[in-house]
Amino acid sequence: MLSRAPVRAGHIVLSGVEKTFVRGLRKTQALNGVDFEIGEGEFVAVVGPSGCGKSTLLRLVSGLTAPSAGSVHVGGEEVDGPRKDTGIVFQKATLVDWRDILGNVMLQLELRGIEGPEHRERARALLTAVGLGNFMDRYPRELSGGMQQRAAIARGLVHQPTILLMDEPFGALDALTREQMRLDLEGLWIRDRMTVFFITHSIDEAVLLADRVIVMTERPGTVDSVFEVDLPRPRGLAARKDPRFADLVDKITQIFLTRGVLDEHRSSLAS
Ligand SMILES: Nc1ncnc2c1ncn2[C@@H]1O[C@H](COP(=O)(O)OP(=O)(O)OP(=O)(O)O)[C@@H](O)[C@H]1O
Repeated sequence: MLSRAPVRAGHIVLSGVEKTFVRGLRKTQALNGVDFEIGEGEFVAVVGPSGCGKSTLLRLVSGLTAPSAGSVHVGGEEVDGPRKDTGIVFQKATLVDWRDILGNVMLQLELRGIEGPEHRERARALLTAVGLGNFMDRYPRELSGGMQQRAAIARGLVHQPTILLMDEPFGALDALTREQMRLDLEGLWIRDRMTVFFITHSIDEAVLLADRVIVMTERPGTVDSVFEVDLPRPRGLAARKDPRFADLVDKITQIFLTRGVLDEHRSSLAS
């Protein structure tokens, strides 16, 4: 059921969502009975076992995939195809190698028919905000993986999306770059307050970034639990020392231990 509150552009509602992939005789049920809402401007992270349907959820919200049953609404409208008001960042930056970094970010605008000096200025400002101010005229091959991913985040935000969908955006980065990217993303979100749907394998990252963390069950994935993260913002580096951080990470870890997704005593090295 949709809530009765006034519907806002960045408001996401999933109701009874199921997704089954069929190829020949093989059926894979990825999601089963998924219900949740994300408020406009809210930052929600999803954690769950590998293969539980997290990426599928993100693709459903983006309109790249349709549900087998149930519905996805964004801003009060049923999602029935790719949406213009959405930005997506995947684990791999996938920049085009024949354009410099500014050109890659501008491509997002050009594909939408948005062009003008103020948009070029926004692209430059975003690249500066993610630490690439001095690299706008470089080509992707001239940048490290972390720098390319920064450019991908700027590209995901340049058209001022109401909703930012992120599928393990920091998954391929080293720990230090990952921490910096988290700080940068929180800063951008506090400034622009877009709705963020963020998939991660890192419980720490989910708790450090999100207003709420959705924990998924194993496949077919559904919502296991939802945790409110009551940590002050900006969370910065200090949040790791907050006892509430450790408490939430522990609670979520316990869920995975109880469900057998994590096993403290199993070692693949044991003979
Ligand atoms: N296009 C597809 N065709 C067939 N099966 C698919 C397709 N996309 C996903 N699946 C299956 O659906 C299930 C969920 O996949 P999905 O990628 O959403 O999981 P995930 O939670 O994001 O996984 P991971 O954490 O490992 O990235 C998996 O069993 C996967 O094999």
